[in-house]
Amino acid sequence: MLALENLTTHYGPVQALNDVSLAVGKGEIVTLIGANGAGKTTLLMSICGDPRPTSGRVWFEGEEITGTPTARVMRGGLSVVPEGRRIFTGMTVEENLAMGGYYQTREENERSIEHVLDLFPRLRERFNQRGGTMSGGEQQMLAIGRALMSRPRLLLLDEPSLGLAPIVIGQIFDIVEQLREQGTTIFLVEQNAHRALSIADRGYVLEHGHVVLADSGKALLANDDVRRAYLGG
Ligand SMILES: Nc1ncnc2c1ncn2[C@@H]1O[C@H](COP(=O)(O)OP(=O)(O)OP(=O)(O)O)[C@@H](O)[C@H]1O
Repeated sequence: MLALENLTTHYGPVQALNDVSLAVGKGEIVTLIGANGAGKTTLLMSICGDPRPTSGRVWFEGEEITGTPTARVMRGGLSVVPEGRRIFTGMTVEENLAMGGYYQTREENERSIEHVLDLFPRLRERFNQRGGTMSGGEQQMLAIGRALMSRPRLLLLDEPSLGLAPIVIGQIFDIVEQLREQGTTIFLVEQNAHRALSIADRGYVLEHGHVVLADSGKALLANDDVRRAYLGG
């Protein structure tokens, strides 16, 4: 469904990604783990064309999308939940969700909102509340809900567990698994390696912009190097 081929990305003279190749199959949860500054966010955003990769190719459902502007990529069945959520804090839940499906017809928009509210009953309870007044977990649910409004076949998630309490992280990861069961393919960037590898079919380890390990989630959880570096020994 998604393939990166020898992707390299620079910020000016700084090389943030170095010859990264990886693939995500239909119906999988694939995770990318790595330390602070390893290049995880850069990789995710390079898929969306911003920053534009210096070299290499990105394929989505067999079509090359390298460097395609984010808005166009998103309309084609791919959606992203950016790091830090970036919801519209002054807008209500309803308004935030509507922004996620802004190019849909009114009818489609209403159907998508119902779909999201079924998935996140908490958002139904908070439907008229402003995003900025909600808890971190609720805001993350809203960010995911907004990304789901366009009914993506592939969802890219950047550190959904960031800054959340363990119980809330559990709820978010349960929803990610539920999305896979409903047929959405997931590419999950995470620093919380234990949680991410526990739900992932496969995983990649990124170090200094380079993929150093690739295996099933289970095998990476049991790998001594991964345990030492990312799972606290
Ligand atoms: N806009 C930018 N301009 C210059 N350098 C950048 C920019 N964004 C990221 N970098 C650099 O690129 C490297 C990779 O950063 P990136 O944010 O992709 O890492 P990360 O793995 O997502 O880290 P974190 O988990 O802390 O978010 C870092 O060295 C970072 O300083």
